[in-house]
Amino acid sequence: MAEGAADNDTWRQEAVQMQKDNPELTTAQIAEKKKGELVKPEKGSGGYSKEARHESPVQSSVKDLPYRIAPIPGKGLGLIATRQISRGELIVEESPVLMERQGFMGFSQIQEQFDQLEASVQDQIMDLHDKNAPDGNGKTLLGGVGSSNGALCLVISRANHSCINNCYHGWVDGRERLFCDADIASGEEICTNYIQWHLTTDQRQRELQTQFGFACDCPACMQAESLQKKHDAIRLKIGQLDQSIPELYPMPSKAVALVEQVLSLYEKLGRPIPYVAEVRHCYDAFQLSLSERNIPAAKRWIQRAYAASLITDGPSSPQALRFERFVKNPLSRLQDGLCI
Ligand SMILES: C[S@@+](CC[C@H](N)C(=O)[O-])C[C@H]1O[C@@H](n2cnc3c(N)ncnc32)[C@H](O)[C@@H]1O
Repeated sequence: MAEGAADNDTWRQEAVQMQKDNPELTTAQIAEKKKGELVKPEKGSGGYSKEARHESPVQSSVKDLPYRIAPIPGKGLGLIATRQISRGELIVEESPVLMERQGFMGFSQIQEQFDQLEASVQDQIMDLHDKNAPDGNGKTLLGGVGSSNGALCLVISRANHSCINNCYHGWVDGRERLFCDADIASGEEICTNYIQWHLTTDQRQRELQTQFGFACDCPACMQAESLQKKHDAIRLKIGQLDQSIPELYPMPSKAVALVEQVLSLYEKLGRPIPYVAEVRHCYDAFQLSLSERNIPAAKRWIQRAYAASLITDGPSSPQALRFERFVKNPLSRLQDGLCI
């Protein structure tokens, strides 16, 4: 083995050990700690390099990160807020390290992409939770990735689930965004939602156990039985109304009334309306109002959908830009051909 490669290997083993001993540290923090110890990698050796560390797909500047990765009792690792995070803030946006290409990501394709990654990134992928190996023994690449579909982001993959989530995630233009959906206090866990909103406690427990292999003990699942029943009924009602809205498209005013009802029901669950729900429902109401030529109402709805889309998708996203056009001129939606 060439001398440089051996040095790299030692550095790599030390870095991996440091990550194991300090699971709360991000890769970038480890790189920071080991600054100065880095050696140049052999070309194609897949070893660590200072440059590669700082070009890691994980956000590299640790100072201002609003989260840190840390062990969470009973959940493996998770994301903890390093400061107060306000509703609407973008927590992290990242590119996937592995992703589906041309609609099919078979195992051999994942392995091929994996083999081309920096060793540090490979380590982070293999460090991810594998639901088939909960104690960490016998992990496989596919188990860490979770499925042979979709894409894998290193930070957002660490977000655990809560049925009363304070953040949410989504794909925009090949990158994944994690945004704050309800104010998060410093030190609080940042949790997203893996499943549908419209399920009762029992249904959610079954789904999380079957799909993800854990029993959820989030505040929504642990609340007193009377409140749980009340909230289960609200969630079911949200689901029913959601389904009924399209059935009422021929009667736009009635459909808009249902949109208003759904939005107010979300607030009865003790948290603000999820931004994604706001985008979808307000855009529906915009189109319904437009179909009745109720322009003042259409303007109000599209302004609301636009404001929420700035959070879910970001200001330069195709969706936000399209909504911005409708805010300026609601009737331009008719020129596109209104179809509800
Ligand atoms: C996408 S990973 C989240 C990060 C993971 N905790 C880790 O250490 O890499 C999903 C896995 O995390 C665990 N998990 C997520 N939310 C949880 C929760 N609320 N309670 C217990 N385990 C949870 C489950 O094992 C689940 O299959």
